[in-house]
Amino acid sequence: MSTHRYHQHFTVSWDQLHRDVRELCHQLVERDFKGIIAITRGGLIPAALIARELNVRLIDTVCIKSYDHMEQGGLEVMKGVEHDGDGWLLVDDLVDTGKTARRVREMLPKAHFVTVYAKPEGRPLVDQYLTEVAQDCWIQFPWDMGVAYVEPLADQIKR
Ligand SMILES: O=P(O)(O)OC[C@H]1O[C@H](OP(=O)(O)OP(=O)(O)O)[C@H](O)[C@@H]1O
Ligand code: HPA
Ligand SMILES: [Mg+2]
Repeated sequence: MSTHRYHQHFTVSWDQLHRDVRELCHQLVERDFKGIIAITRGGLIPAALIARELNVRLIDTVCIKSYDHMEQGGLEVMKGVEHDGDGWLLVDDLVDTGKTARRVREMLPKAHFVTVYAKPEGRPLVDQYLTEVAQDCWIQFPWDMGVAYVEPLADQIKR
């Protein structure tokens, strides 16, 4: 699949991400989880923040790769877990086409699966998410960005 399915950008700052994850935690705090399983790599950061809020110290990973930047490739599972996810909280940063989520669901059918952001195609595959984003929108995460100089408007217009 190629980049032309994305026509908009939704830029998420560290601050915004932190606030969004904390808000998601309000919906999870009453539940008692055995531990958290992060889907690498994107799920690691929300998983760490959720672990802090819910006071969970047992954290495992499912290591999986499907995208090379905006290009979706074959799905490669590099590490799984040895149970069905019963009582565990499964975390990813987002669900897009749902390809990753579908595969992880097969591995961990009993886990409670949450993402911070969800696009319509993938949304039915997760139990909970915080914010819905359009299918043609690329979510730009803070770990993929840096602070850069921006030329003053007046100088841009002169060229
Ligand atoms: O719903 P899908 O279309 O499968 O896309 C969502 C997945 O894609 C991204 O991971 P990616 O494979 O880019 O790896 P990363 O987490 O290491 O960045 C994202 O973190 C999700 O895991
Ligand atoms: O919108 C996205 N943003 C970042 N990574 C992704 N992987 C799949 N979709 C996305
Ligand atoms: Mg990922």
